[in-house]
Amino acid sequence: MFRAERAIAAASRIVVSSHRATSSSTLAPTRLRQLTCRPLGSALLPSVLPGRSRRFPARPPCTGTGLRHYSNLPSSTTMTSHTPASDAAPESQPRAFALPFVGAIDQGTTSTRFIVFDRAGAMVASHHEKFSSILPKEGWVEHDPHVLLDTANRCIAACLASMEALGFPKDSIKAVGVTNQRETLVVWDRSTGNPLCPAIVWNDTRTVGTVNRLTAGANDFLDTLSPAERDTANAAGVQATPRADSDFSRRNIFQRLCGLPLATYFSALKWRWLVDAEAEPGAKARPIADTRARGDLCVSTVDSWLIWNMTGRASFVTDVTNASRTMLMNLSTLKWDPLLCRFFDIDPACLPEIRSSAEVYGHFAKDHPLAGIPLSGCAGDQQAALVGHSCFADGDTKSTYGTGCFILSNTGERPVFSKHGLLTTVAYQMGPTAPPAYAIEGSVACAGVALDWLRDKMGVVNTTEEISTYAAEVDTTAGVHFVPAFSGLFAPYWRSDAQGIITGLTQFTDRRHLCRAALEAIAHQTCDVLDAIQMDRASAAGDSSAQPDTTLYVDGGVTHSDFLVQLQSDLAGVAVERPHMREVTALGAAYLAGVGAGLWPHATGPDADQASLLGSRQSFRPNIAPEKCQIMRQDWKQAIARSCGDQVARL
Ligand SMILES: Nc1ncnc2c1ncn2[C@@H]1O[C@H](COP(=O)(O)OP(=O)(O)O)[C@@H](O)[C@H]1O
Ligand SMILES: O=P(O)(O)OC[C@H](O)CO
Repeated sequence: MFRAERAIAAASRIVVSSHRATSSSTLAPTRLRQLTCRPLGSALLPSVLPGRSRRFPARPPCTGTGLRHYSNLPSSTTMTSHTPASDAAPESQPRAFALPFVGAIDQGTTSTRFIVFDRAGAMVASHHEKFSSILPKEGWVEHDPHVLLDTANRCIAACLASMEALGFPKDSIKAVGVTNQRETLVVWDRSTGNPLCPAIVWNDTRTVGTVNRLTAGANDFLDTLSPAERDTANAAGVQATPRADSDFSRRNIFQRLCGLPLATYFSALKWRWLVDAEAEPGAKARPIADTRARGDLCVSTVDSWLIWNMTGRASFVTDVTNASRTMLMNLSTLKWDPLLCRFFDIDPACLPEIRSSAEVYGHFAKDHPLAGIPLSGCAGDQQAALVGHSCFADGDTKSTYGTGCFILSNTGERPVFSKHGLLTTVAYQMGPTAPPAYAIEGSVACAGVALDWLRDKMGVVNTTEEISTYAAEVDTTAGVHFVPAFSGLFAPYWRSDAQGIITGLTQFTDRRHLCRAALEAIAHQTCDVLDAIQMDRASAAGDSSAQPDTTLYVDGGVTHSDFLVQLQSDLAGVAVERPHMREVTALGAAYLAGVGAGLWPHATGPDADQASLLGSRQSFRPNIAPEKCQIMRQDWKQAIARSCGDQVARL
């Protein structure tokens, strides 16, 4: 059944009052339509919390425009106050918010957000701040860990100011969740609290040499294992790979342990690069080795860095979803894996404790504006988006289009190991005793970043919005193909040697063709991953004729482009559903925080529909001749082959 139909079926069980689900009337069909056209997430929490609904008594009536009170904020050129209602269709009556509120810190690759949601999933206040990546050398991408923390704290302060202006005290927030750019490595000294180097960002490719060296040495490493260790490794499915195997197969040597191939993308490779760089004979200082020797070394991802600081350095934790992106966590035990830690030369004592995605990790420190409030939800941003879309059933698939593009498909309580270039990852774990849910993922390194490049580096357009406008002015790219392999190609190709290319240029080409080619590249890359998902699902089911999923749930900055979303539906041949409320990642983190703090239970099975976080969605259906689509897909694969320097036949 399409999700929209399920939502309507579910909505008939939802209790509502005005725009919020607070009274106990069951919706008649006409009201159902009203409900599904509402601007913000609505079907979320009241339905799983019957009887706990309560309106905040001292709150002044507030309308959409009533939320635009950000005048007390400190000025900053990079801060942007987001008006929740600006994403929304006009409202016909004053908005009421349902307590309790839950906050979500969304620390992404290009910006940080803090959003406060009410219990029904409506945005109460929101603030975001953009920041710049540091690009010191070709292929290097860094962030200042202090900037990640400071932007989060400033966004929190700004939201609290907005809430106060609306008459909501900060303690109407009962829990806060953290979601973050994944894989990005942060290394710091627990005694000083200072980072020992810039954060190495997920799309940094400095580790190409490290990947090649470790791949070449992996079999030799396995030879060093004791017989008992070798038995354990073999039982887990790790075996020496024949030299004649393909490069990718040899890089996938630890797939059965951690679900990931050796690639520049993952945190452990970044860690190993740092260790090796310090061990170079010419290295002037060895802060990491020195801090490690003192027992003060903390090595982790952005979630840990934020939580550690916000809890007053009390909690050094990460969650299973973030840990599953490091290459150090065992997917079955959900613990740091001794073999992987040895392979990457990391002492597990430097790593955080791995916890579920929904539990209390600690409380905001006394001197923090949110002092005393629990931090009780955590997930990598792509997993949080999966939760935000309520992709709780096996087969539910979402794609988030931001800097990169990340397609995750829920596989239930069973990890599926891809034969087609996808990653296996933990999707979420809804509490310390809950079973983990797994997903297969196709990560595409370059999506929105290609549009930003056209705007900022090439000057082809002044705004990313213009890209869609120009693209829509032509019916085809006139033979132009743009493969934005700025960090090599990730899923499903995993070719670090792939190069960014634009092919098919003629005197006829103008920027409209280039803009269209950039958007087509994003949609094609997503289709490449969807094809891989389909092949993996078919082989897992032992049925090559298994039908593809019929709906793709999408979000992220690039989905502001209707053109892109329609193109995605056309090329993938599936319905694409885009929520009106775009902050799906933050909503997922807020949901986890509520579950972790015991504000509401995680609803599964038939109740999952009632827990749907997002009320209204816009549906895009395929509208292209299949033959045309097939030709476009073939042409794209040729472009990929050129980018990799391969023959088309190899694909
Ligand atoms: N109207 C638009 N059309 C196409 N792309 C857009 C539009 N608005 C924003 N984007 C792109 O969305 C990306 C940012 O999305 P976001 O989800 O905030 O990314 P991230 O989480 O990676 O920081 C940028 O690359 C930006 O160019
Ligand atoms: O911050 P985003 O949205 O670019 O997401 C980055 C991913 O988590 C990288 O794996």
